[in-house]
Amino acid sequence: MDALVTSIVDAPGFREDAGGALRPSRDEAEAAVRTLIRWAGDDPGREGLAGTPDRVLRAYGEWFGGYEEDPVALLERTFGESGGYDGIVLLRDIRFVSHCEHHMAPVLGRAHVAYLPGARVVGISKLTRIVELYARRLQIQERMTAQIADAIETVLRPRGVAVAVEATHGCMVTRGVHKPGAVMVTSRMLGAFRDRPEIRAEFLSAAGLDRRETAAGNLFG
Ligand SMILES: Nc1nc2c(ncn2[C@@H]2O[C@H](COP(=O)(O)OP(=O)(O)OP(=O)(O)O)[C@@H](O)[C@H]2O)c(=O)[nH]1
Ligand SMILES: [Zn+2]
Repeated sequence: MDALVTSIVDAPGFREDAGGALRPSRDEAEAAVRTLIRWAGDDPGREGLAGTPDRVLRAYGEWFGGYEEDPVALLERTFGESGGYDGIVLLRDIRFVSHCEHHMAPVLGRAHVAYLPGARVVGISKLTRIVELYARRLQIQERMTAQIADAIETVLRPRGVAVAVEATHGCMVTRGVHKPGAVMVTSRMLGAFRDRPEIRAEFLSAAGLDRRETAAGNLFG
């Protein structure tokens, strides 16, 4: 494994690197949920809340399952030959749910992921899996965008990678500044998408990012 690949595998966010702390037991985690219920002002012993710590932990398993997955293993299963195809491969409108690392509030969005194949192409579902892998962690949108692009660049070695993410942050809708219409847009362009304006323009057009009516809009409604 070369240094670049190692840096992705070891990137902060993997469970074993999370401050070096041992993962708490299930009992400890359930007790923490009961503490938060008491902090909210309710009684964790009442009937309706009795099963809640268990449910919350199962929900966390879904929301934060991305720490367990290995982006390199996921993307390494390529088809090999691109069959002479040398255009942009774009998968747009990949819906995701993430959580902001500041408030642990949901972030709902869409990712558009493109690459310009080199020798190898990847099964198209793997582009959705790589989005999920990084979304299902505590994130900021900027880092998630960069991680998706960097993982594809490092493993596939394509001629270019473009990732754009549009998302609505629950922490800005349901609390704080209360701004339901605000959509955060981030992108990372590598290789041909960074160096060649016409390739970048083709990506933005194919992803619908140059037309407001096809842009994601506010996913919290
Ligand atoms: N850049 C960036 N900021 C984010 C993201 N998700 C949430 N935030 C912001 O993180 C910031 C945290 O700010 P703090 O001042 O520490 O926390 P706060 O007092 O709860 O902030 P308010 O949300 O302004 O009430 C807020 O401005 C959020 O809007 C993200 O993905 N990227
Ligand atoms: Zn937040």
